[in-house]
Amino acid sequence: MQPIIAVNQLSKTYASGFQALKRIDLEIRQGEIFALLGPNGAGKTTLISIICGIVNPSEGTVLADGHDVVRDYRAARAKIGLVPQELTTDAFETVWNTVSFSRGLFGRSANPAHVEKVLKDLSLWSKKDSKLITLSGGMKRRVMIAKALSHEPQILFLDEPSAGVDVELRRDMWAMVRALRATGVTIILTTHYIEEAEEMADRIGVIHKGELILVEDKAELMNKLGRKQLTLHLQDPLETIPAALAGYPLELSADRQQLVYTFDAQGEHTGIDMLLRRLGEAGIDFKDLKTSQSSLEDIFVSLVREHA
Ligand SMILES: Nc1ncnc2c1ncn2[C@@H]1O[C@H](COP(=O)(O)OP(=O)(O)OP(=O)(O)O)[C@@H](O)[C@H]1O
Repeated sequence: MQPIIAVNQLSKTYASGFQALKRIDLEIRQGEIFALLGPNGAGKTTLISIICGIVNPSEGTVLADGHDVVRDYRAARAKIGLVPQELTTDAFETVWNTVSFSRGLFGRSANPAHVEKVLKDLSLWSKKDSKLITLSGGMKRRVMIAKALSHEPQILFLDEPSAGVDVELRRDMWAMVRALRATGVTIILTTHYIEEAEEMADRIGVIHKGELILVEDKAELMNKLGRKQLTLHLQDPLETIPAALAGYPLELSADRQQLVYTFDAQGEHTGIDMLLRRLGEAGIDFKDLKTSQSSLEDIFVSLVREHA
């Protein structure tokens, strides 16, 4: 199947001479939730601004549903809804007019039933006649999402959707994202919040200093790079790790009550059986044990460190 977005050898150098993107290649599949992760200044907003036709690329091309975002701007843009980081709305307009007008900007004929559905889905219906200036920050944010959905886009970009958002809005937003995906809409979000990518995304791209250093299925990424830990709660505290266990990747917790053993989640031999035998030989008893898997956060931190 043709990718819904195809980014080919995309570079961006700003007028200041700063190179924000370096030869990015990326294909987004229709109907997936793709999370673009990266530290501050990595180039996330630049990349999505180019795809949305707001910033011009220096080199390379982007196709959105087959339309070149520069040469065929209108057709490409009509496919895309963008929820930007910053609120850009006319403060004195009503919610209803803002969202309806936005639909018209994309050349779509009026469709009050669609606007009504969007406003209801975002719990904005009771505010439809309110002027934006009278709304809370969270409500304004909901309006931004409603605007982005007004023209029934096939691709939805959410730039840092959780920044400054309360729990309720975040929950509504993710429910909405899942419902949209179920109708075939492709969703691309940028985030610093790794838990968000971990919870929501099908695939993850990591961008660092303008380079896309990794694109991977979330589950595969966590499997491949994930490490597991076995934590043993000791019967009696240990002063130090005995010499007989020196060769093992073991750490003693600060309270000396726990031994933590780190092993490769994909490895054929975890080494746990041998470790437990050695512990027995050394006379170390434990009362409980548990295993845990490293989070996406651990993986991300080590990836970015590798490319520092
Ligand atoms: N108009 C501009 N002129 C010059 N440099 C810019 C411009 N816009 C962005 N940059 C620089 O490009 C780099 C990438 O910025 P960008 O906003 O794409 O990063 P980001 O990953 O979205 O960061 P954040 O997470 O902080 O939003 C930054 O170093 C930024 O200072």
